[in-house]
Amino acid sequence: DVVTSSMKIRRMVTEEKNLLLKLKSFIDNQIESIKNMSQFYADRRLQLLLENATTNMTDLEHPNTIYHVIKKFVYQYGKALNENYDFFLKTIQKSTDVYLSEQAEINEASIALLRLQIVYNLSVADMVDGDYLGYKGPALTSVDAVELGVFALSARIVPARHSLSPSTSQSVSQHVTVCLPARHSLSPCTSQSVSQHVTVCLHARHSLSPSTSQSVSQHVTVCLPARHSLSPSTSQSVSQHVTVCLPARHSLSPSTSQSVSQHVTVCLPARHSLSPSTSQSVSQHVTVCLPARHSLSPSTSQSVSQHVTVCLPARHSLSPSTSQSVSQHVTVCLPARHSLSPSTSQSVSQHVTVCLPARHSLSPSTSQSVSQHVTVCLPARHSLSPSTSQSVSQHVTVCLHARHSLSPSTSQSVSMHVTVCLHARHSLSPSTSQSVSQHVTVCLPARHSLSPCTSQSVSMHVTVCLHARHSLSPCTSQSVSMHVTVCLHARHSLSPCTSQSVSMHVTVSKDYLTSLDWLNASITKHSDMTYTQTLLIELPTIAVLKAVMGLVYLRIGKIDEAKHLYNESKMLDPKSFSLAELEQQLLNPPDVEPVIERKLTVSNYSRLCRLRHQQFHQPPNDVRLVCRYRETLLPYYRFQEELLSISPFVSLIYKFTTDTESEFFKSAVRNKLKKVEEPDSADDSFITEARTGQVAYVEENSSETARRLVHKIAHVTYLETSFQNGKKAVDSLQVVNYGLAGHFKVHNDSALETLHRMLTFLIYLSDVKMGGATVFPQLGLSVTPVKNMALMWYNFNTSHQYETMTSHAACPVLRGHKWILMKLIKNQPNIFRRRCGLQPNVSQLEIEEDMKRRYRI
Ligand SMILES: O=C(O)CCC(=O)C(=O)O
Ligand SMILES: [Fe+2]
Repeated sequence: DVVTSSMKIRRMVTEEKNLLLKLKSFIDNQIESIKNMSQFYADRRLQLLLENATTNMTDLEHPNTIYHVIKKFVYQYGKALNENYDFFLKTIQKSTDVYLSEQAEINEASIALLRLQIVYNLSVADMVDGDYLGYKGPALTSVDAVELGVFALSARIVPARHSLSPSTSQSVSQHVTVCLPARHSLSPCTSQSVSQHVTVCLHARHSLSPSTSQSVSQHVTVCLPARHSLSPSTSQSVSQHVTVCLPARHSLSPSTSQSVSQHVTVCLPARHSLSPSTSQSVSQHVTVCLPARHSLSPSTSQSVSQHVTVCLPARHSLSPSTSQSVSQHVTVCLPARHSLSPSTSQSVSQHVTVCLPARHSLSPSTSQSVSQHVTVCLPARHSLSPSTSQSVSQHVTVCLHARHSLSPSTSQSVSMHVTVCLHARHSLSPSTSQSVSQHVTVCLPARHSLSPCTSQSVSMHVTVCLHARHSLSPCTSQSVSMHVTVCLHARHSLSPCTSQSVSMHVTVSKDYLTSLDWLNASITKHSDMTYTQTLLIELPTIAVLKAVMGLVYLRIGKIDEAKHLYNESKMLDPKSFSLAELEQQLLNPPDVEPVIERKLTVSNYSRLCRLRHQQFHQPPNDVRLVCRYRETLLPYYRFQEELLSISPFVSLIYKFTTDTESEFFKSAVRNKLKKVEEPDSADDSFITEARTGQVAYVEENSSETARRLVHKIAHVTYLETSFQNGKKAVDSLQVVNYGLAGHFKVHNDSALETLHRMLTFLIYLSDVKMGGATVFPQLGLSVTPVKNMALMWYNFNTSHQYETMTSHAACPVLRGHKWILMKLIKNQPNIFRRRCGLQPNVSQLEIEEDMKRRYRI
């Protein structure tokens, strides 16, 4: 027995020794592999590694796979990764055709997945199952879902917000793009966040009743220009804005149209010594806007036209033809008036006599005609009661002074006026009146330098006021009020902290609903976890998940749900950390934040990104949209061109480059690519979200291929492509590489008029396996990248005005990667080469022949 036992023990020891030896050699092997990463990857160990981590791994292009790879490396091979980072990136890139950005860590990978979810409108369930629009890949685990849920809670992702109609988008973006930056030289990032904000805000307007639209548009027309001594160019853009915006709205009632247009005609030019051409476009606007009017009585016509004829030209040396069209307009416009009461006439005329001359040192005769004008016009519009008239006159007297520095008593009388006046016009409830008056008291002084608390009360006012008048939803009210806060600040060079709160509001909308979706998915998946997966990360218990969901519910004001989850969580594990936090927050609930109902509102941008092939969101109905040959100076060069939009001009040219040329540009920059820095907010620590990709520049004179390409672009655009500033050519060729979820959100290439990029010429250097379209939300246009194809569009119209309709975006890459090459062609050497037409809005097609001819000379 002893012998047998000792034999048994010996055998076991030997076995154990063998096992230990095996284990040692395995460990040695691993150490060797990690020491020599090239060996490690060369024998496809990476693939094995991945296959162990997930099931049903098809390839490394699937977003879920990449997410797993990154997690794996960050959690398990962090050290090895640090030492061999470059090699890791190159291997992934080479063997899988997938490019990961250098900072590709879990946060970025999470942002990438959430961005894909948002833009492509994917459901959490589909993503967890690995189904990306029919493209199947590995499933996500419960842990992945928790991570994404928690990440969504603090996501810095711009959600696809609302679906504005094209005309609304146009006026919104025109207004914001042109007006705000123009006024105060906002930094690009501020402009961007403001414009984002406004896009959200005005959406609210879109479903407004006609009367609301009226008052909003009236506000914009009247208020914005009035505030500061605008520079001539700003005035011009404001008036342009008005020309475009107002007609785009709803059918304004005649009286609203009248007052708005009257204001614009008389006020704007008067205040700022507009250039003749601006005056002309203002008057044109009015001529176009106010068609459906009645006939004036002869005496009204006469005095009105006298006024305009005398008044405007006197002040601004309008050209005779402008004077004529303005006076014609007024002759037509102001027919349906009533007779003024004597007292109204008097107070109105008093005002004008005093105010206007004071501002602009009018000549006596001008003053007289202005006062005549006002005598006729103003009272007629509102059949004011005597007391209202009085306050109106008071108001005006005071108001104009007020623009510069109001004394407290002035503010008070102004606010009295507004209280009475608005009340009279809109039968406001007492509380609304009160807030209106509060508003004015605050608002006017505010124009110069608002303290934070003033901003706050202004925004409060607007919230209350608009809400009261038009039963706005809470979240609309909130965005409107935020808008005001932002706008007013924006005019005065935002402080970093304001910028930050603006951008937080706009871009850091914490995505509570998405977060709840992911947390729910995690609970559903929880039981599927394998033992190895639970080893990778400490798995939160269901008790913790429920407590976290409770915290999210509290943030969106759903206290009952939060309590319910608290009870459930407590039953499962009364000691969890998140539970204690939830308990505390239930006693002292946090501020409720707005919920973005993404599923109900898919933006045009999102819709266009989801289109599988190059196409229009709405079918085009312009018969001029054809395929044609585009000829160049060189007889043997003839390109197939497809016109996508006539005004603004957008077209495609197939096979613009050869495969060899495209490959040349990619390899020319491979070691020079740098992550683009286009921060979303003033806080530099934020990860850039506006544009994610890598960029490098190729000098035109650096190679024969580059020189030839730039020449070819000149020949098909009939434009000068090499703008020399001194000896240096401005704007070299730009090569951009986008990896998974790489994108560029909606923007204009001449985001500021000062950038002067007349035309964008973009060449696709690669196909994209899935996603990555270039889309024009306002034109309803989606272009699927095709290798060697060029896409071009103008950023200025044929009147050399800044074109906002060609705002565009690069949709996130869903699979594979995307390479483009861009040449931005400047206005400066082309301002005379691209002639303007005889009509203000001639199309590019109409001036094209002339451009071609001139280029040959
Ligand atoms: O990548 C694209 O499709 C568009 C890029 C773009 O608009 C830009 O870089 O300005
Ligand atoms: Fe662009």
